[in-house]
Amino acid sequence: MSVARVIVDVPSRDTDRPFDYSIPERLRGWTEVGSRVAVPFGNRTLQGIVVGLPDEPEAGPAGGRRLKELIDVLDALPPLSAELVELGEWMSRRWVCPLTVALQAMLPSALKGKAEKYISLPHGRTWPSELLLVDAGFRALLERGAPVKLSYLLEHYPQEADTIKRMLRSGELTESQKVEDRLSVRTVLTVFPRSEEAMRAAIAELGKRAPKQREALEFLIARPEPIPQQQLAEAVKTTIGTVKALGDKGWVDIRPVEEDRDPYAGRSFAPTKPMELTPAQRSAYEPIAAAIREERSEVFLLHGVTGSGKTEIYLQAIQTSLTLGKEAIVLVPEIALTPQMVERFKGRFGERVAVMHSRLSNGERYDEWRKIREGRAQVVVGARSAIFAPFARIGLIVIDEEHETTYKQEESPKYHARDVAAERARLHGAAVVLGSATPSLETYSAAVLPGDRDAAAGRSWTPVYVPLPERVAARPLPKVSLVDMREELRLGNRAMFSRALSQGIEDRLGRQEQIVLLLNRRGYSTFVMCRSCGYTASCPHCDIALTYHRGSNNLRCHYCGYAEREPEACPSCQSPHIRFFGTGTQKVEEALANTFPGIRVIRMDVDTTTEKGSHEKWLSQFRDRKADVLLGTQMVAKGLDFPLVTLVGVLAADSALKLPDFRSPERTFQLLTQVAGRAGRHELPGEVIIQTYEPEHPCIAAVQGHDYAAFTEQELRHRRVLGYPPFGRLITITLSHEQVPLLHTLGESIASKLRARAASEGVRQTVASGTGASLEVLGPVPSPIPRLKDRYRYQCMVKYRGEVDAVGWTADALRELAETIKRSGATVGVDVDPQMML
Ligand SMILES: Nc1ncnc2c1ncn2[C@@H]1O[C@H](COP(=O)(O)OP(=O)(O)OP(=O)(O)O)[C@@H](O)[C@H]1O
Ligand SMILES: [Zn+2]
Ligand SMILES: [Zn+2]
Repeated sequence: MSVARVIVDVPSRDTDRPFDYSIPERLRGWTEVGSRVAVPFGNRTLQGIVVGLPDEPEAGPAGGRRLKELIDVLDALPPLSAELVELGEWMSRRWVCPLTVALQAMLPSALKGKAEKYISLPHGRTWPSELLLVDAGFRALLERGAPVKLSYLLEHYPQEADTIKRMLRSGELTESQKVEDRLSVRTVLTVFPRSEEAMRAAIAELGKRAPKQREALEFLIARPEPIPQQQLAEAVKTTIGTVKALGDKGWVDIRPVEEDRDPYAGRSFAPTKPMELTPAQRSAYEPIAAAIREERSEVFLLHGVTGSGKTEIYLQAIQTSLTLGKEAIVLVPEIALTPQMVERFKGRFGERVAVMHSRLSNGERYDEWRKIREGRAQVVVGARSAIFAPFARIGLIVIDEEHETTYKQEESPKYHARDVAAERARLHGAAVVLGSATPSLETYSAAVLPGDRDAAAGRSWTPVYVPLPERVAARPLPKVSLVDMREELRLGNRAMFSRALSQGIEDRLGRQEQIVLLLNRRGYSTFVMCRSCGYTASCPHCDIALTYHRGSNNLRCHYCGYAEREPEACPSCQSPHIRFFGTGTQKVEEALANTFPGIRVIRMDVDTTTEKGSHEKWLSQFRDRKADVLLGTQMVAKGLDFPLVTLVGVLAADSALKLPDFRSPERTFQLLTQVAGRAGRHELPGEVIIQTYEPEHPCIAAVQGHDYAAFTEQELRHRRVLGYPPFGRLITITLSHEQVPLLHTLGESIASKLRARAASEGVRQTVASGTGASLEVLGPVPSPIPRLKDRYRYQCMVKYRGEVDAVGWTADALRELAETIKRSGATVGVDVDPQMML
């Protein structure tokens, strides 16, 4: 019997188990593990993914009964491989989410609907010889040039499944679909040559007339491949009219062919050659290359100060992988997916690079994804979800700026790309390189304290520590000075810029060098407050301060989109002294213009970069010296490499230090170190000026001394005592519902189930002190965001240490309470190893 085990695409806990279906004869050749299928479910038709092809259906309630049949297979090639299905199963255990949620996260969104698929010959390819093996009817269809509907193939050519799938995998055939997209697909009129005899006959018929037509035909005889009409005309130096004439006479076939949407089309990337590695780079590169060659799934922490040449090491390691016929995945933070970064990879590997980030349209994403699957790209550079790139032989995975929070997905599946990378690498025998100037404390402690049982708890990988302590060519790290803003005020300077920073800007303007200014806005406010009574405007649905938007002059909620007009008087005390507070980048821009007349400023923040391509526009203007200052939020801190930047200024360095998140100092240290690293990366020496209200804070002091080790040592000591990550680990369970009492009861049931489990397994219930396994449950308490979209939110926090399967226990507790939860109408979300405590 032919059975498909299917996970249906309903993201709930009670359908989170496989269901068995029988595979009808006609679909047998098309059904694989990873196939997307349509199945009957109750009285509905649902989509699902095949996760197994067992010999026999599972005995169980449905055991004796006849299985229902699969209705349809939705793609010619399964969009997921067996390896990705296995990875999804691991993710669903690791982050306590339904399997379908993990599997869907791996698919480009274009593949989520039920769009008709078409099979065709990719343009610009010769007729594959294997076509001769397939049924003549199918071949004739393809040769007529029209894409063939997959449903038609499924019905009429079930026996050709294997051949067609093999040709799709090797890129000899291509599978496509219409994608609802704001970018429409471009088509190109393409000339398809006929057989050589036919064209020779045409030449004979022409005789001495129309020499250009003859030349075009000869060109096609010499190079019998489809060619865009325009290109053919150019190749034989003639007009489109001449080429059209060939088509009109029926000597060649001319028809529109879909073109790949290429987000980087028309942009040329200057080719680069590998640089001679410095001795330090070489000793970092060697062990990585060895792991790739020996197919050892080893994880490396490449800890290199800013400008130490990490990227060049990535490039050469990728080359090593490609030389062995293997593929490479490079993850960079979303924010760093600027042309500068993409350029470095495209410049080295050209067409073999696919790029994936959230600013691509659905269609562009789908095209890049197909490029990978059909073997036309061997390197992908992308944001978090590029970790699921459908490669089959991965040799290397690079995660640049591995400490970045964007690698953690904040909605379900709440995975961390770093852990997924380690697991995927294990399945492929691939090396992983985690690169950073300021590694996360989790990765760092796992690398340098490998024997520490507490630090290693629950992590299946131990990174090899590879330091790069100096900049390339012994360029010095920039000098960092701190300015105490309280002192400035005491001396009567109320301006936004300290005297030192003003002087620094003045000097650079005089020397025609460039300046990067960072406004650390996290935790900084753009809210509206009444100066008379202290009233602040907050969202009536979410209990979150509303944010002021200058453009539209209104106040908006970032969570639910609620908007209201800016009030003219305080709603609470009627005072007119209600106003917009805090320093936004716009204010800094105004202050710059007032203080330094004629200064040219590029401002980069969420407001100026919403438009597609705006990032790139600003950065290339800055590079072309069309501005003196690049001013912005976090996005100016990462990955930029401009030779003329000799001054970096930081406004409000400590604004985020006090946020009630235990990682606040770590994040501040990382951000300031990153931005400081933008200065003096080339011949000109750099300087950094940090304005702060707390120069004595150890975090700020460590930035000044470029002292990662000192900062980390102290921070780790603190975390060890309190049982925070990396020594203890956390799970937050968030419940939401319209009614508080219900949340309270439900929260209590979850908490007491976990406490009872700990007691029955003899696990200590205080985490902060002592050694060995321990677990405690905090809460239920209102969440940091106590209400969202009119639903109240409560959370329980599980804190644990040592060898305790807290994740498994949490999953068990929720499974046992599934019925109660469902009846109550509450929603439950689990976040394993949460990154954002706010
Ligand atoms: N072996 C080398 N020889 C000469 N120049 C090099 C070499 N390796 C890197 N460089 C140059 O040194 C500069 C810094 O290198 P790179 O950008 O790779 O450093 P990085 O560690 O990735 O930086 P960051 O983490 O700060 O973004 C670049 O301009 C790069 O071209
Ligand atoms: Zn008031
Ligand atoms: Zn709201």
